[in-house]
Amino acid sequence: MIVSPHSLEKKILRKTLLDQRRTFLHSQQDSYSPYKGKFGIEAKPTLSPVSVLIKNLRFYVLDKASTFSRPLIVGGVWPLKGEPDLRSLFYDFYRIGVRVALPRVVRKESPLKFIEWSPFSILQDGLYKTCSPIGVFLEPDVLFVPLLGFNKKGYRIGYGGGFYDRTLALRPHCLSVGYGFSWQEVENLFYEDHDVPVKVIITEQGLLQTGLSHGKNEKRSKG
Ligand SMILES: Nc1nc2c(c(=O)[nH]1)N(C=O)[C@@H](CNc1ccc(C(=O)N[C@@H](CCC(=O)O)C(=O)O)cc1)CN2
Ligand SMILES: Nc1ncnc2c1ncn2[C@@H]1O[C@H](COP(=O)(O)OP(=O)(O)OP(=O)(O)O)[C@@H](O)[C@H]1O
Repeated sequence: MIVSPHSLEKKILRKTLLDQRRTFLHSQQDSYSPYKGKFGIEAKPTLSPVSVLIKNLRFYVLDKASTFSRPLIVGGVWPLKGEPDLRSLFYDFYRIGVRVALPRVVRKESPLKFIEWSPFSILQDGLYKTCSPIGVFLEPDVLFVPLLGFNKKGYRIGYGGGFYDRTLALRPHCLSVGYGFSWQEVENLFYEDHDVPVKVIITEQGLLQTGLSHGKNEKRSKG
């Protein structure tokens, strides 16, 4: 087994980010927060960061879909470990004709495969507490990539399986969209030769073009 020189640092960073995300999500809920207006108590509607993130992802996908002459295929994920829950967005996509596929972990060292999902799909359990639909394989046009940590260049840290790195390396033309919360940005994120950056990052604060948006899923010089 080849042990990466960064593996311990990555392990510690992963744990820290996972703990922070759990704490963050518990503290968030859609709410109508009362505040004192000039003439008494009024209700000021506020959307949670998850809801804003979903709106941003939706806007981005619909914009892309409008440039396609066939239904767009989005590679999504069923939430794990306190990730933002995008399931309502997938129901929405299905309703408006955007096709959704979910990943299947075929083997530990393999890239992910994507299976078509609909609200009527039967889900089966997979490795690492994942679940995926029973159905046909699809090739996503847009691939949502869950972020645990990221930097502005689109490099990311996940759960350490290397699944998205392998998957993106095989699909240089796929539009990879990392998603998460803005506070998950890690300034001095270390990345290795196998890491493949995402082209675009979407958070509750909006869209960040990483510099790869019009090119392939390719590695860039470090630094
Ligand atoms: N929602 C979601 N689904 C996804 C991913 C993801 O990041 N998010 N994946 C993205 O790749 C794949 C699953 N990858 C995963 C890789 C590792 C672990 C995990 O729990 N690892 C253990 C260590 C297990 C071991 O040592 O063997 C851990 O973190 O404790 C979970 C998912 C496919 N589906
Ligand atoms: N293209 C690849 N080919 C072979 N092995 C790879 C490839 N990409 C990543 N790996 C292996 O996967 C392991 C985990 O990589 P890394 O720590 O970057 O995971 P991660 O990015 O956090 O996980 P994920 O991509 O699943 O979210 C590394 O040890 C690496 O050897």
